Amino acid sequence: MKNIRIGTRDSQLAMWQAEWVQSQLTKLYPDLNFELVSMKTKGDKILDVPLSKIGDKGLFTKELEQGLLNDELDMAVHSLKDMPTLLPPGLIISAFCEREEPRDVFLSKNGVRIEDLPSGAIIGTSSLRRKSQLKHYRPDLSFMDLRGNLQTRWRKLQESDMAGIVLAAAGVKRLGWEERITQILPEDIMLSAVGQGSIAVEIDEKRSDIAELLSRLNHTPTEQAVHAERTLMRKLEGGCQVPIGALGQVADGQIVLRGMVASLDGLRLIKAEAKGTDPETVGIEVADRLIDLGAASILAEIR
Ligand SMILES: NCc1[nH]cc(CCC(=O)O)c1CC(=O)O
Repeated sequence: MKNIRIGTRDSQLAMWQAEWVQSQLTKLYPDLNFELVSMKTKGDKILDVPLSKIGDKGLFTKELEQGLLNDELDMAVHSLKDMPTLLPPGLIISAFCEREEPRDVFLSKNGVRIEDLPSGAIIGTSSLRRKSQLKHYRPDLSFMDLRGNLQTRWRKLQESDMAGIVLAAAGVKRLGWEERITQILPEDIMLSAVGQGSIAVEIDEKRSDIAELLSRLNHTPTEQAVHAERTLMRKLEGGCQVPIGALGQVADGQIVLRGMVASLDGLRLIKAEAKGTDPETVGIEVADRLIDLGAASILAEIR
């Protein structure tokens, strides 16, 4: 029986996602054997520095990509959100799996909603996107850097005087933590990260055999939405280390894309929106509108 190697990081969320891909492929192709190969990435090893300070592209992906290029892996499963908008030469995303809930959620220690927190309450997050938007919404809150996998972040919340943490709904749901959610943050307050909620499967572009297997895992509306989001991100030259949010929603072949850029202090926050049928055009249109409204100077200050 032919053996196909699926690369993944070894965090609980990454393993859940890779096992999900493995089980989907096993159902579709019962005559093939799908093996999980787990690896640690630089992002898993450096845990005491906010991602925005490490400033490296592909922190969570590079080791797996090396595996693809060295023929140690046949495919690599990632959270799309963790993938740079430009991939290393020779690699492609072969499947964008159907997106889970894309929004962020608030996990509060005592079940207090974000609008009801007292002034000065501490929120745990290292994400510039989350911090900037929350500062804009509640300038009276405080923040504490918080990194590590989801288990670590939940444990730190319990052990500290933080009032709550903000996480992606998708990861929280995949770990079965729904009952820990205090509230889903509406996208008007907290626009999610580019690609959030979608699992991407990356391959060597020469492996048409693997691409054929994966074509059945691709979800076209998700692909269109995230294509528009990633086009916007590329045009603004943002990585996951800048306060940019974007959410594409597809209905009847129309893509509605919303984008957001904010300053680190949350004082300036710009939003723009466009709709259309071509993801690239829509992505560029929203990026251009954001630039017209001052996004370039906000981003230049941050870099
Ligand atoms: N930055 C880490 C990361 N990468 C993807 C997810 C969630 C899963 C997803 O977006 O598909 C998370 C955790 C989080 O931000 O709460």
